[in-house]
Amino acid sequence: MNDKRGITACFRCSYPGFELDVNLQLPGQGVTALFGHSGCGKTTLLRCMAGLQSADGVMSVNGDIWQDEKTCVPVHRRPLAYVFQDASLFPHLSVRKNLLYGYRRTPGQQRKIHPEQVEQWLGLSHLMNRMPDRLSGGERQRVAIARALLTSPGVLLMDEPLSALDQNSKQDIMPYLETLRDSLSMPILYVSHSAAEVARLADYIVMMDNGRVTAEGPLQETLARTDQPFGLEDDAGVIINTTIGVIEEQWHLARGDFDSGHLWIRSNGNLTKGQSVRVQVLARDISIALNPHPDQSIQNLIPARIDQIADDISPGIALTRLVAGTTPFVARLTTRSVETLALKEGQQVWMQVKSVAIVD
Ligand SMILES: Nc1ncnc2c1ncn2[C@@H]1O[C@H](COP(=O)(O)OP(=O)(O)OP(=O)(O)O)[C@@H](O)[C@H]1O
Repeated sequence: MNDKRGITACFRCSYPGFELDVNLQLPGQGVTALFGHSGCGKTTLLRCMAGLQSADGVMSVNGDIWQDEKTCVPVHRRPLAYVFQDASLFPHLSVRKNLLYGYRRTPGQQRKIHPEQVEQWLGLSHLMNRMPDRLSGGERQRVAIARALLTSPGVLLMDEPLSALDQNSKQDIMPYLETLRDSLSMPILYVSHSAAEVARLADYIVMMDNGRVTAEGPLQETLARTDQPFGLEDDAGVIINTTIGVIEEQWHLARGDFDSGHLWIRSNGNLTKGQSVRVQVLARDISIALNPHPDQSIQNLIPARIDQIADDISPGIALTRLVAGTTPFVARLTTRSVETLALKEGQQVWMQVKSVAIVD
């Protein structure tokens, strides 16, 4: 044990036709999303971290070494909790007894998370006496997460925890996951191939392709990179953490302030001043003007500097990174617009943001 914060995950392993080769230094808290298309190796990486898949490499979590040249802590001795796609609750035990199962097996001095806390974080109070077969899929998954947390792990590994749920259940469970993100001090590694889930939950993102890491970094920075093929996908865009500074009720608008500017957001009376709101601005919803035209309908007009124009990703499309103050955005422009407006890196322009979506 040393006092180094953060997670080191460095692994090489292979199956016929597939090789995983990653070397990651990840944050020691918050949600890190492992993101990529099906088959890129996300689950294999998570299983290597847990020790469920044997691989050469190094794994340490906040100074606690689980694997290196000399050490390989067996799976059952690693202080981790693993939540799978399908909640596997004990069918003959009530929710309460399911929850207490792991808690009672954790020595008293190691218990950092207690039943009342998880009950509250995951909204389980009214379900405590139910049997698992009387729970919805989303409720079952919340109980599975709560049960995992009650072993007071040093890290929570979640492998596509929402993928077995329908769209409504996914929406219902999200606020609980956000509460966990904001309440837990342990790191959460979250495997997903859903851009929407990642946008909503992650603080840090690791993008994978064919067993390799193609990009990693804080969510905002990484989504604004222009060298990623995902930048051309329809839901490509940046995530910005804002705080509501002004509400204009008569217009149903709220002003979300961020480090270096603000964005007007549609509000149905559900936003309050001081509230933190995570918003998404899609690359396809940004256009560029050389001057701040007052005679147009777009509410969000933000001064920005063109940081990078990547015009070779797709024919006719110039993925353009812009920076407003210190906040990066990415816009999908046509190469014709770039030429017509004579846009250049370093140039000051105005970003017209057509739409801002709340993701919280
Ligand atoms: N036990 C195994 N034996 C052989 N090949 C395997 C095994 N497990 C996974 N693979 C292969 O390794 C590759 C990576 O699989 P993995 O499950 O890690 O991907 P993934 O990104 O998690 O995919 P998904 O999002 O579909 O779950 C795939 O090509 C898969 O077929």
